[in-house]
Amino acid sequence: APYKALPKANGGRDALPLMYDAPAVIYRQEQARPVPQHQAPVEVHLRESPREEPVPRTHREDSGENLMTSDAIMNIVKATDFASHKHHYQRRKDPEGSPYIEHPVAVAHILTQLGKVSNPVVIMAALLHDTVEDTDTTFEEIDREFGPKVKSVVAELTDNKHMTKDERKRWQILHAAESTHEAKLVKLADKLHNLRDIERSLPVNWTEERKTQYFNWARDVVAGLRGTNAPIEAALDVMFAKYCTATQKPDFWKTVV
Ligand SMILES: Nc1nc2c(ncn2[C@@H]2O[C@H](COP(=O)(O)OP(=O)(O)O)[C@@H](OP(=O)(O)OP(=O)(O)O)[C@H]2O)c(=O)[nH]1
Repeated sequence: APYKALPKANGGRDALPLMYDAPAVIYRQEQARPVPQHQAPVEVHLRESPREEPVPRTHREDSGENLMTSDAIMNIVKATDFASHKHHYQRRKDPEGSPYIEHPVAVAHILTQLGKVSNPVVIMAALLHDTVEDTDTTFEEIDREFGPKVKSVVAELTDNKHMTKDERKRWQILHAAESTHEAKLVKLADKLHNLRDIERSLPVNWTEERKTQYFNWARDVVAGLRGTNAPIEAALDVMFAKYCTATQKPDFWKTVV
């Protein structure tokens, strides 16, 4: 994560909270006093990290019509807490075995920072999107704790466990376009984070061929989600341009009847 990689500012005093919440402030502070040679990369990193800029109200996806209430903030924090408990024992497939919770949090972060999304239902659904699929969480629980709207978006994001893996992969391609706008947003951010994660660190036992197959599959799913969020789709296009193959040869999930 970029936060961990940054050298400490302010001689270490309150460096982490500031780096997370308000990197622009650190940048100004560092400009105001001599910058030691070893800290110079911080300047470059912050300038090149538009994802860390505060989101101006006018740039939000909902143009400020859906300003967050304190209830919404409490529910988003509750969803973060709920997901972190549910995914407590789950690890990512990367060689480091990173805590799984990093994924739903990163998906929510992509939506707010890159996608400029501020609809609390979408952010909560992003945080909760793998709880039913991967843990003992039930839809009734999501309904009770977070309401029917969040539950129905999470349901759209949950793979049908009665299908085989190939069927699920194929189903995602064929039915992406039927999703609601809310679910499409989370699906786009979910794919972007998984692709970035694979680029950063190949999951254990994955070959380069499997990686290419995953990128091709993601491209085919995203084809049905287009026209939903321009910045996230542009970031996905960068990944597809780097790793997808142009071949028309059917990939394995397309051969499933
Ligand atoms: N990139 C990446 N993915 C990881 C990691 N750990 C777990 N995953 C999950 O693994 C899935 C991709 O692996 P596959 O082998 O294609 O799918 P599978 O889990 O269903 O077998 C993704 O979920 P999915 O539901 O199959 O795909 P998606 O619909 O969420 O994109 C992703 O969320 C990791 O470290 N890196």
